[in-house]
Parts: sequence; structure tokens; C-alpha cells
Amino acid sequence: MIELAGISKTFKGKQGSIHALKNVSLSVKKGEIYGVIGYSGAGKSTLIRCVNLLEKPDTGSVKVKGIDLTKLSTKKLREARSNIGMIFQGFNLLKTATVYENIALPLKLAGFSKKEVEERVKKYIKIVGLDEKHHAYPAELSGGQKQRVAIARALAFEPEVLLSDEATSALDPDTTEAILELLLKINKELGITILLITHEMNVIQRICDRVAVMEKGEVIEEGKTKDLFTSPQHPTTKRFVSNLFTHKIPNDMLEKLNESGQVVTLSFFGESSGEPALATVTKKFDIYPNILSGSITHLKEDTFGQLVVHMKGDPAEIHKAIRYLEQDQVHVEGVKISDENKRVS
Ligand SMILES: Nc1ncnc2c1ncn2[C@@H]1O[C@H](COP(=O)(O)OP(=O)(O)OP(=O)(O)O)[C@@H](O)[C@H]1O
Repeated sequence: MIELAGISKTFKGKQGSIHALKNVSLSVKKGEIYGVIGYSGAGKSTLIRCVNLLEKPDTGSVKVKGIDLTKLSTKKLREARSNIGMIFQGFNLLKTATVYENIALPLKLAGFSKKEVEERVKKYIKIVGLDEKHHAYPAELSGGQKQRVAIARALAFEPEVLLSDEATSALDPDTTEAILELLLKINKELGITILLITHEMNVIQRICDRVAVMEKGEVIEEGKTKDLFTSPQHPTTKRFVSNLFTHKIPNDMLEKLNESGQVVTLSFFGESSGEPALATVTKKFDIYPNILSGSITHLKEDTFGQLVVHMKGDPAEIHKAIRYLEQDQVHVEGVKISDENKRVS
């Protein structure tokens, strides 16, 4: 649905050139939710703005549904853009217009008939759950409600692609969760392909099928969200994942426990596969596992769990137990003593 190939973008500033994007390529399939994550300045905003050509790349092609937008005339580009909705961190609502008008005005300007405008506004206000708020002004709405209006405004054009530029970054955790649920609903029920940028790993974890990690204008790692959680490769990806699971085992405790066995992190998918596997190895091998900490979190279509376990026993038995767990689809990693003392590396 979206194909970016060899995108580069340089900004000329007072202090010289800034290479915001360096030869970035990525591909988003139809019906997918694709996330781009990176720390501030990584180039995420520039990248997403290149998709609808709010920012024109210096080199590379931007294909949406097979059409290279960089090659289109102004008129054709305007048409192509109507198939690409966008939502922003700051909502971008008209303060002096009601919820209804905020959604209706862009449609009117685009030439939709009065009847069509009315039908679409009503339909999408309902979909985003703001039926009671037709006549409210933005100042009377919470952050989450404002983002719902912005989503309805984007959906009213019935686009096949929705771009989300840090849409939940200004919201509290509960409201973020509700907006992510809404994005999931839009993706599933309306079949809209979503490309989002974020600096929050929980957004990726909760709704994205695939993810690209950006740093200094480049994609440093890319893959299925599931794979990134179990075996992140790049140190930056590892940092993002470990920030989500902070199983803090104090260094002195770790040293002591390692004298009588090994402390490991077990990562697994599915709500219950970790503990039953652990129960089985206890029966099969001469080891005594003790759970030190654990957590389970929801991915888009799965659950992901981590247990930090002290495996007490003979090293040969522990080794056999670990092999057994790995064959049972449990990812096992030793917990190292670290400066940060957060989690596994
Ligand atoms: N219009 C511009 N003029 C000059 N430099 C720019 C411009 N837009 C972005 N940059 C620079 O390009 C780099 C990438 O910026 P970008 O906003 O794409 O990163 P980001 O990952 O979205 O960061 P943030 O999360 O802080 O928005 C930064 O160094 C930024 O200062």
C-alpha cells in the first residue's frame, strides 16, 4: 500500500546541513498497522510527512497504491492526498467551530454535497463515539475527545491510509489506551492501513503488526513486532524493549543467586505458556525454579509475557532445562549484572 524507496532529506540550517533522512526504504502492506519508533530527532516526523508529500524528499520515490506521488501534478497530488488521512499530536482543530463543523467544513471545501456532508459527519461522529458532542466546542472537550474529532475528520474523507503523527503523545495512559483501541477498530472494521510514528514502545506493542526503529535518519532495525520483543538486535531497540519491562533485580542479589544456579528471563507468547512450561521442567529435571518477577502484556493479536526466574540446581540440569524450554517456544536469556541494573541485555 505504501512503498518508500531510497528516501533522503537534508535541511539547510544556520549551523550547516541536517541529514534528517538517509536513504530510508520501507513498505507497508494493505490492512497493516505499521509503527515507526525512534528517539527525538531520529527523523520520524520528516519521514511521515514525506508520505503525503507535506515534505518533499530530495531523492527517492513515495508510492501509495503503486502511484509515485513525487511524479504527480499539483491537481493529481491533491486527489491522491484525499486517500491519505492524517492525525496529529496537537489535534489541529478549529477552536471557533463545533465538533460537527470541524468535521463538516473540510468536506464542504472539498465540494461534497450538503446531504453527503451531513451523512458522513453523522456516520463518523458515531464511529468515534462522540454522538453526544455534536454541538460542543474544542475547549469543552478532553484531549482524548479532541483526538476523536480529529480522527472523525480524517475518516470522513474515507481514506484507505491513515497517517498518525504521535497521536497519543499528549494523552494520559488511560486515554492513550482508548485512542489505541479506536485505531484498532478503524483498522479492523474499516480496513484502513495505518502508518504511525511514536516514541512510545507501548503504542507499538499494543497495536502494530510491524515496526521500524529509526536513529539518526536511518532505519536501524525492522520486523514483526513479535520478533522485536523476543530478540531485539540493535542496542537502541533493546533499550526501547527493556524500558517496557523493567524487572529490577539488585546486583548483590543477582550475584548471590547466581552462586546457587542461574537467573534467567523467560519470554513467551500466549497467556499461559510460560508457567506450564516451567512446571514441566521442574518435573522433568532436577532443578528448583523460583519466580522473581513477571509481567504479561497485550500485543495486537497476542499476549507477551516475561518471567525472571532463579533456576536453582546443578549446572548440567539447568542447561538441559533451558534447552527444553527453548524447544517449547520459550525464549531464554541470562540476566546479566548491569550498570543500569534494569533487565536483561
Ligand atoms: N524544517 C526543518 N528545518 C531544519 N531542520 C529540520 C526541519 N525539520 C526537521 N529538522 C531536523 O531534522 C532532524 C529530524 O527531525 P524530525 O522532526 O523528523 O525528528 P523526529 O524523530 O520526528 O523527532 P521528534 O520526535 O522530536 O519530533 C532533526 O535534527 C530536526 O532538527
